[in-house]
Amino acid sequence: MSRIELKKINKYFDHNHILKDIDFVIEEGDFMTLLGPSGCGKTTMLRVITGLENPEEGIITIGGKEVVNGRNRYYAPASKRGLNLVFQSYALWPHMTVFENVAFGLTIKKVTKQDIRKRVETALEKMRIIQYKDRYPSELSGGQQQRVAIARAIVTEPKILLLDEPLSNLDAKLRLEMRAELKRLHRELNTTIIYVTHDQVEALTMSTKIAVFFEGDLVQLDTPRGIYRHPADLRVADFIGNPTINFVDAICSYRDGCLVTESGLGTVNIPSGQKHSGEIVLTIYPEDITIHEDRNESGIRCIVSSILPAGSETLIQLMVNDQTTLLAKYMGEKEYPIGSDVWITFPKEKVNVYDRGSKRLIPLASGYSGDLVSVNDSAGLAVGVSGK
Ligand SMILES: Nc1ncnc2c1ncn2[C@@H]1O[C@H](COP(=O)(O)OP(=O)(O)OP(=O)(O)O)[C@@H](O)[C@H]1O
Repeated sequence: MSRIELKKINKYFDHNHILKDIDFVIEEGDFMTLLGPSGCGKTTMLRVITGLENPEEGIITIGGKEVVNGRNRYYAPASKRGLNLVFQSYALWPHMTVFENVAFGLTIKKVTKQDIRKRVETALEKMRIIQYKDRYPSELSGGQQQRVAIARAIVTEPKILLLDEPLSNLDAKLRLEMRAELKRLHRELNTTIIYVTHDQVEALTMSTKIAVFFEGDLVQLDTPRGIYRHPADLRVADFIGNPTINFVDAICSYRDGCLVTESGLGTVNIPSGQKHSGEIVLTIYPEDITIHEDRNESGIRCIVSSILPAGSETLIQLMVNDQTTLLAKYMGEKEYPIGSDVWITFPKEKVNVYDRGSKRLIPLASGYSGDLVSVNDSAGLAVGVSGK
């Protein structure tokens, strides 16, 4: 009974349109992440769901019960929505110990003392802060306080847990651990989680679904894999992936079931169920590019322009035909002489095609797979795509 449905939500601050016609459903048991750059409206969306902000238009139902109806000016109080919220600023009670802070929600629910002790200690153990239970918040680091705030939220075993950038104050190692911990909690508690972050890795690692926001618009709602593999528009493509995906400007025409694209990479024929012509953008992730040191007939010739070692991986900047820069990612340590010739290949199903005007993804033909192969011109730059 924790399904949340949002219909045509519009929210304004001082005549600024902050949330624009937002429609989506959070199913029971979802780990739904609201993802997007700073200022895109994620926190406002969360506050609207909880009842801390009222939208001017739209309907929200939780478990089939209407909690917001903008037209009727009906807004159920936050306390009546059965939600539990953890904010980035964790607002612990300074005069209470860690134990008392976490126990507070249970005390007002009239749970027995013995039960409170057991449940609080379990929550503190889950968050790995049991050793600090008698300390006051001022005696904890920011990361430890953040974990107390999460323990306080999960101790009441809420049906719906809302988390606004709860890991932002943790160092990189702890953040990684806490991601795994939150994922485990989600599985164990079977709670519906709504999670706000601008960190795409966090979103891709933990969520069952991701809602990507830009400037108050919900641009894409999909599984992490769907968002990663097929970003719905160029803004999402630019936002997802580390390092950033490669963008290649191209012009295309439609011939014999293919988009014939001309770019710095040469001629690329991409099978497509959608007829399209004009200016497009091709994208390919750095990790999908394979570098060959020996001349590869089916590859594209490039010049190595820079090597960026990053510990477990190496980023290699390549120049194609003096006009297109590509970044490739090699898992492991790798050295190439700067200025040397290499050849690249990449699987054609990993290439996405976007209309340059609308910035939207052009869906390709279904069942389209195979390898990008060169049909080679003398410069080794003209490439075609073979279907299987
Ligand atoms: N109370 C308010 N009054 C006026 N404008 C506000 C208010 N709260 C938020 N805004 C504006 O609404 C927009 C969305 O803010 P919001 O906090 O939802 O963004 P966000 O995506 O959560 O950003 P961040 O990741 O930086 O927290 C911003 O332009 C912000 O300045």
